[in-house]
Amino acid sequence: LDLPYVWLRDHCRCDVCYNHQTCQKNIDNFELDLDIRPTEVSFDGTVLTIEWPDKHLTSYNIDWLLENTYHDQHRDRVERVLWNKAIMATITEQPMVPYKDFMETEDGLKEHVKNLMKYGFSVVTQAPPSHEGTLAVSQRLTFLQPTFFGPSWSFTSDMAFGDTAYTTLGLGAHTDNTYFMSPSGIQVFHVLEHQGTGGETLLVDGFFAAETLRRDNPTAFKCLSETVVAHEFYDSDHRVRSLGTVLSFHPTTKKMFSIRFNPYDRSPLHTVPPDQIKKFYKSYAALTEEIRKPESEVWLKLKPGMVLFVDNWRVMHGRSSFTGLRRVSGCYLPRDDWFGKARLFGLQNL
Ligand SMILES: C[N+](C)(C)CCCC[C@H](N)C(=O)O
Ligand SMILES: O=C(O)CCC(=O)C(=O)O
Ligand SMILES: [Fe+2]
Repeated sequence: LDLPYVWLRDHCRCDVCYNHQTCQKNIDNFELDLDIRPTEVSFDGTVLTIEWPDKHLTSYNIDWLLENTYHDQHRDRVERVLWNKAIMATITEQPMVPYKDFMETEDGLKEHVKNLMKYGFSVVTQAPPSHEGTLAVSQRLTFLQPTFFGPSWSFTSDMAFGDTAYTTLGLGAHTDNTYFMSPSGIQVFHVLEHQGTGGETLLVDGFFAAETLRRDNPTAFKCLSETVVAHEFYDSDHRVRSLGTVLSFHPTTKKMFSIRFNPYDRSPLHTVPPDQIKKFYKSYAALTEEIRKPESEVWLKLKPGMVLFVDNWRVMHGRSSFTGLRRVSGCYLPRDDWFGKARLFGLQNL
C-alpha cells in the first residue's frame, strides 16, 4: 500500500470529518494541504492511527484501507461465466430460484442476484401467473424504471406502440433501450398466456460474443469499442435518440461493461466519417454473425409462473414468430439499483 498522506487526511472517518449517520463526507477539498505530513503514526496490526500537525487524529482499520484504496473491492467476488449453447448445457445448477425462497428469504434473493452477476439472467419459478406476480417479484429486487412504455406492461400483438415487439413477428437477439443514453439495467419477462405455436424466447450472451470477436477479429472488436453510433425511438410523440459505442468497458478495470446492440433501432449513421463507414459495417456484421450463430443461442419456452430477469447490459433477448394469442407481462429495472443491491450483498463482478 503506497498512498500520499493527503489521501489519508481526505478519507478521515472521524465524527468531524465524516457524518456516520448520512455516510457523507464533511471535508472541504479546497482546504486540503497537498503536502501534509503526519506528526505521528502508529500501527497495532489492525488499526493505523495518524496524528496531523493541527493535532487532528485519524484512525483506519486496515481492512477498510485494503478494501477502499485501489478499486471498489468486495470480499465475495462473483466470477462471470460467459456462455454459449454448449456451455449452458453443461451447467448443472440452472440460474433459477423458487418464488417462495426468493420472496421470503435473503438467501433466495441473494442467489437470484448472484445468478444475474454470473450468467446475466435468472428465473424466478412458481410465481403467481399474473401481472401482479410480475410486479411483486420485480419489486423484491428494486423499484421499477418507468419509460414512455409506462411503469410496466402486459402486451399482446396489437400494435399498442409502433414497435415490432407488439406484432407476431420473430425478433433477432437485441438489447432494449439502445436509444437511451443509459439503457435500463434489467428487463423482466413473464409470458402470462399463449395459445398457439412459436413464441419461444431467445437469449444470447453479448459478452461471450464480444470476447469471441476480441479473440478472432480484434480489428472489428476495436472498431465497435471506439465508434459512436446513434439509436432512436421515433413515433408521432417521441424523438428519443442516444449516442454510444456498441461495446463499452468499465472505466477503471477495463472489463466488458455493456453491449448496446439493436440493429432494428439504429439511427441514420451520421456519426461515422465517410472513410470509416465500410469498416464500421464490416465490424458490425462480424459481431452480428457471432450473435446469430446457432451455437450462440439458448432458446427457452417461458411458461406462466416463470419470471425471467435479463441483464440488459449484457444478455440479448429475442423471440420466434408465433401464432395465436400471446400475452407478455414485464417491466424494466434500473441498473444502478440492482448493482446497488448486489453491493449490499457484498457481490461484485467488475
Ligand atoms: C416495452 N416493451 C418491452 C414491451 C417493448 C419494447 C421494445 C422497444 C424497442 N424496440 C427496444 O428494443 O427497446
Ligand atoms: O415478445 C417477447 O418475448 C419479447 C419482445 C421484446 O423484445 C421486448 O418486449 O422487448
Ligand atoms: Fe426487446
